[in-house]
Amino acid sequence: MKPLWRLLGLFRPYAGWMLLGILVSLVTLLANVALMAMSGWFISAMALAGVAGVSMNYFTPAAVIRACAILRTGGRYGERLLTHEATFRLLAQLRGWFYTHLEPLAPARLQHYRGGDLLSRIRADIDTLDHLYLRILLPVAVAIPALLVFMLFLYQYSPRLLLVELLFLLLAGFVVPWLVMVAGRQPGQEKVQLSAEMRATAVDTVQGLGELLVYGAAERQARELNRLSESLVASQQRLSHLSGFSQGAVGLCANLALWLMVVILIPWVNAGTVPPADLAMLALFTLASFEAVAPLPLAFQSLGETLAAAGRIFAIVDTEPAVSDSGDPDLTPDRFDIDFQGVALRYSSDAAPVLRDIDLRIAAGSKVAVVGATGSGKSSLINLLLRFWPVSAGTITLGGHALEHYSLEGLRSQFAVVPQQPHLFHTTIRQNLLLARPEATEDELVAACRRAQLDDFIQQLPEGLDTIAGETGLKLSGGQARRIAIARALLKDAPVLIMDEPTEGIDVAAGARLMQTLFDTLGQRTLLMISHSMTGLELMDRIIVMEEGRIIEQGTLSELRARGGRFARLYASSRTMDAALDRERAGQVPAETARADHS
Ligand SMILES: Nc1ncnc2c1ncn2[C@@H]1O[C@H](COP(=O)(O)OP(=O)(O)OP(=O)(O)O)[C@@H](O)[C@H]1O
Repeated sequence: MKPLWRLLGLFRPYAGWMLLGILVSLVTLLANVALMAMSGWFISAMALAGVAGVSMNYFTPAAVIRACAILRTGGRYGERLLTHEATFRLLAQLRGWFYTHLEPLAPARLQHYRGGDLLSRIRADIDTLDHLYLRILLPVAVAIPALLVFMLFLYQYSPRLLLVELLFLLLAGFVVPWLVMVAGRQPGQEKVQLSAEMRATAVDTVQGLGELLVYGAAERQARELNRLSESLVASQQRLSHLSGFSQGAVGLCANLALWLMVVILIPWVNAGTVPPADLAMLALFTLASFEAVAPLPLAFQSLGETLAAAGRIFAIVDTEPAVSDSGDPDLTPDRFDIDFQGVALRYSSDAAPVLRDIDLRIAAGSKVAVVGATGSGKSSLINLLLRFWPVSAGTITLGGHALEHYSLEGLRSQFAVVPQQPHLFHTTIRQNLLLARPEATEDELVAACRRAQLDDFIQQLPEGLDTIAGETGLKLSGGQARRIAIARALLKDAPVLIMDEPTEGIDVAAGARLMQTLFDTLGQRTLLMISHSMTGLELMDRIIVMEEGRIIEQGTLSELRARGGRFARLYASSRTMDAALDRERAGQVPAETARADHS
């Protein structure tokens, strides 16, 4: 129940709208019950007056009936308007609130979640939370005062009538909902879990469709989706059965109450203690009064689902970000030298360190490459520099200040990054570029594309920069997508440019040309380049060689080659491979031969 109280706390800013919605719903309900009761009384009284041949004032009851009908119609409209206004405002606030908690968790704390699962939490779980007001709070808050009014009214006639009505209203409004809640808790939670799992698997399936088809695993994946879908349908069926049972039970209670009332009232009418027209009035009143409790079984049934969704949302919201954002937002570096001192990194406390004893100084304006085998820890250096992860030991400074002294936004604004797997959004190439600097002019866009050697490609496109890149850049080749990411980073014009494998997916000759153009235009900006390939290393001021999380060598290209160490061997073999691949591309040697030569 704790999530329930926390949710109510979030609803507080909309308490006014919500209370107004409850008030109008209550008035509408009372108007409807009064309308039914008055109509019963009026029709019977008119019929009896006709039979007895006496005249009666029908203006006043007709006016009251009309007033109740107008109140009911207007009330229903107002009720929908107010309750939905409250819900939509609430949903909008909940999404924003959830996003502000989600954002600082990226990427360190979110890497264990599947993309589809997060999507589910943002969309479906938040939507489910609106049930709390519309399906749960509202009906309960309306039912309680309505029952009090009904009891007061019946008390005028007889405590016995009151007891009968109360008994059946409590049965329909509390016992049936309680049973439904107990029986619905498990399928409700299962429904939330399975829907999330189903969405995550569906997203995975669509994204990996190519691989699934190539490896003949599409059918297996389809079976998995079917299995999830069947389990989901089974839990939905159980919930539907419960909902059917509860509706039937409420109807039964209403009819039993009506029947008992009539059984009690007939002798009283015969004895003349109750006027005959009141019999019809009380009968219709009894039936109509069950409208107050009819939504309660669904309310209680939704509680399990709502609490499960709230639990999933709070699980994210309560996660501590991996790095704190407690730095000074006004602190900006006046120089851009970067210093790693005794830095170590473990991705989790029980994992082995992936970086150890890193002492590295990158002078402002220098061009530094980090090379090393796969998994040697190159990209992890960037994760630390951007404060995606906290250091496990040591310190990193920028311009003489520890990174933690900057606000995250202030720190990250000093870097332009081409990540290892750049993400392109499903929008135009222009919008993908403008992400880095929304106010960039057309000339600046064109210049950035030229520097990333993207201009020829863009000119060939009928729609130029306004071509849609496709989801995650799917309509582009790997090399084109990477060049867009490079152009985007160049557009940002930050003092430090970080490029993780900038020439990946680009052939050796074009990669060398790209690196040369980049160098010619970088000016005083610092460049930190991570690379497997040896392309462009001759342009660098310093090369850092990493192995198993440590820096094992550093120097200029000629120094390292002359030293004859690990780098020199790597460099020699890579040059042979590059030459073979270039011959392969030029069609001089079959691909297999080129690779066999190399191995
Ligand atoms: N987010 C992460 N969570 C846990 N472990 C990670 C994470 N990222 C990297 N690692 C681990 O840290 C080690 C170093 O990875 P890193 O990506 O820094 O290497 P790299 O030298 O950049 O490799 P590559 O050249 O293949 O990109 C690897 O063993 C990797 O499995």
